[in-house]
Amino acid sequence: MANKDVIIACDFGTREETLAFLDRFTAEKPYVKIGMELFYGEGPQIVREVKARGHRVFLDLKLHDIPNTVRRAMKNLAKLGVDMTNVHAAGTIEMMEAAKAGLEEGAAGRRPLLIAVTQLTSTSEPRMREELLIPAPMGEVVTRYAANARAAGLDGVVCSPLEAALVKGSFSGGFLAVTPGIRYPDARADDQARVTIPARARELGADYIVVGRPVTAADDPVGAYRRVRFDFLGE
Ligand SMILES: O=c1ccn([C@@H]2O[C@H](COP(=O)(O)O)[C@@H](O)[C@H]2O)c(=O)[nH]1
Repeated sequence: MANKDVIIACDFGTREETLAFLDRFTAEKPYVKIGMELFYGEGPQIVREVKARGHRVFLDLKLHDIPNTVRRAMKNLAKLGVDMTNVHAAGTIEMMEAAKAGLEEGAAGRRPLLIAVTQLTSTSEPRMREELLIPAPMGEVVTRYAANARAAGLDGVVCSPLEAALVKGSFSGGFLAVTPGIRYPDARADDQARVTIPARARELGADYIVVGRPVTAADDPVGAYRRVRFDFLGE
C-alpha cells in the first residue's frame, strides 16, 4: 500500500542493541525511527549505518529553536540522507519554513519528508489546558498546528491516531498523518496519553503508525511487528 507503513521506534541506547534488534528481521526491512536516545548516544553514524542496511529512516529529533538555528541544523541533517524528519509546530510557521529551506539546501537529491509535531501523544487535554495554558479542545489545537505546518509547506504532521481523521479531512493532497500512540488494550499505555490500536488508526486514516515498546519490548519482536503490520495494513 503506497505511503502507508509501520515505523518501528528503535529507542535503544546503543548501536549494538539496535543492530542486534534489526538482525532479527531476516525476511523484511522495516521502516525505522531513530530518535533522540540513539542519536545522542551514537551520533550521526548510526543513521548512515541503518540506511546502509537498506532501511528507510525517520529521524525524529523534533527540532524547536529560532529559525536560523533550525535552518542550519536541518541543512546538516539532510546530508544524512534520511527519508523523513521533523520539527515542533509550536516553533511557528517561520521556523517551519526555515526547516524546509535548510533541508532543501542540504539534500543531495530529493529532500526528506518534513513533518511537524502538533501535540505530543503523551499530552492529555487536561495537561495541555492546565500546564500549557492552551484552552482549546485537543482536536482544534491539532488542526490549527497542522494548518500552520501546511502553510509552511510541510508534508504532514505527527498527531495521535485519534486526531488522524480530523487532519486527513481538513487537508487534501496527501498531507500526512504520522501517528505514534499505538497500544493494544491488554498492554500498558506507559507514558502515552492518546492511544488506540493499529486497526483503529487505519480506520481513522493514519498514513504511518509509529510503534516502539509494543514491538521492541515484546518477547517475539518480529511476531509483534507482523501482528501490528497485519492489523494496520492487512498484509
Ligand atoms: O507525539 C509524539 C511524537 C513522537 N513520539 C515518539 O514515538 C515513539 C513511540 O514509542 P512507544 O514506545 O510506542 O510509546 C517514541 O520514540 C516517541 O519518541 C511519540 O510517542 N509521540
